[in-house]
Amino acid sequence: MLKPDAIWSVGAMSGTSLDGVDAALVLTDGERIVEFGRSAYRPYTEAERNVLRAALGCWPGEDGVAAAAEVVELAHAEILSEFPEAEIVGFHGQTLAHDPFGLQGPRRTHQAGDGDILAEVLGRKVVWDFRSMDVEMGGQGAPLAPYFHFACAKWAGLDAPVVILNLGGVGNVTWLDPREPGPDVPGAILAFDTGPANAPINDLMRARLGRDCDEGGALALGGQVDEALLARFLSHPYFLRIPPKSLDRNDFHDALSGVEALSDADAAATLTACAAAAVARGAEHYPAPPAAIYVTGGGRLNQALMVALAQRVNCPVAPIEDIGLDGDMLEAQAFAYLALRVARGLPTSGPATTGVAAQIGGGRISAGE
Ligand SMILES: Nc1ncnc2c1ncn2[C@@H]1O[C@H](COP(=O)(O)OP(=O)(O)OP(=O)(O)O)[C@@H](O)[C@H]1O
Ligand SMILES: CC(=O)N[C@H]1[C@@H]2OC[C@@H](O2)[C@@H](O)[C@@H]1O[C@H](C)C(=O)O
Repeated sequence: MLKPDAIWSVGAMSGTSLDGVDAALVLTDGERIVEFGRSAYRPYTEAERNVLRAALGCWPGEDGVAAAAEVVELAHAEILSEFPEAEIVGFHGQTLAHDPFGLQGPRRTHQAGDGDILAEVLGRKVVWDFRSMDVEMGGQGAPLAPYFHFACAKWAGLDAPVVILNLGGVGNVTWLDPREPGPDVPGAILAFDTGPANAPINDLMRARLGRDCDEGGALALGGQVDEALLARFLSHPYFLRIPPKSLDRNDFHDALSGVEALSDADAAATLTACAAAAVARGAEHYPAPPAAIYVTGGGRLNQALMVALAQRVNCPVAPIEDIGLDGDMLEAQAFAYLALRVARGLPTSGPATTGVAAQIGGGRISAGE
């Protein structure tokens, strides 16, 4: 039996890895996940990827941003038109720049892609620009998946505190206690970005070997970790910051300098160790030890990263498929869920997830006719 007020929502995510757009359906009333639906992936072409890469770090109005927005809108229009059954669309867009601490100027975040255009093309309600209001209200604007992670833990019937770890371009964790009735209860949830994850590994692979990623972690598995570089990386002040806290894709670029001097395999092993060690460092902030860490995002397919992680934490580490969830589509599903929350006036973030002053439902709504 369907809950009468549950509807199909489709979410789309274009992540920091710049590989493509994921889209996925969720049947939800904005609180409970009733059912997960089908999903699709639309990779960016190499030419599109180059347009996006050229605009990384740019703010609205700067050179290259309009072209990047066009790429994002076109790819999303294509993939989202494959989901006519969805009553509402959650459109994250592509993060080009994110400066929630105001290190380069005003505190702000920038996701390319105009929801008004998409709503018109699709003829459906589109919820978008999920992060700006949170930043305006004093929050980090990220991570935003945690309220969805809480609903996933309920859906999976978990009954002990766990961590959901996303290993995308950047890493982020949600510590949550599913025994609490909702994510808004103090002590139910804590979230933050852990550090760089796949982005530096991908950048290395592209520069050295012309490949997109270290498939399976094969290169890193054959290398030696440069312990001095790892120790210097871990002395970055970000790790001492009390969460909530979030990162831009290239924030650790300088902290990883020195990798250029290493062999391909040693460089891959060292960057992989850095990503794992950053996650392990984050454990000092958890309110209580988790029963397990469930890993989502492409990094769960990197064996070197999974092994390095398991060696550094005190609990089992498993792919999120172990609790019945889809690690390739979790972020797209998150924005399907969050879209309906915004449309129904429910919060999408709060003090324990982004540090925003009070719970808010961030996101603009464009009504396509
Ligand atoms: N088989 C694999 N072996 C090794 N690494 C992989 C594999 N598959 C995916 N990855 C890594 O995962 C990345 C994609 O992960 P994902 O799609 O979760 O990132 P994203 O959503 O773009 O990033 P973010 O979550 O930071 O926004 C790839 O760029 C690659 O680095
Ligand atoms: C600003 C931004 O786009 N942040 C992303 C990025 O990718 C992973 C990590 O950094 C996370 O904070 C966030 O994405 C996920 C979907 C989130 O908001 O939960």
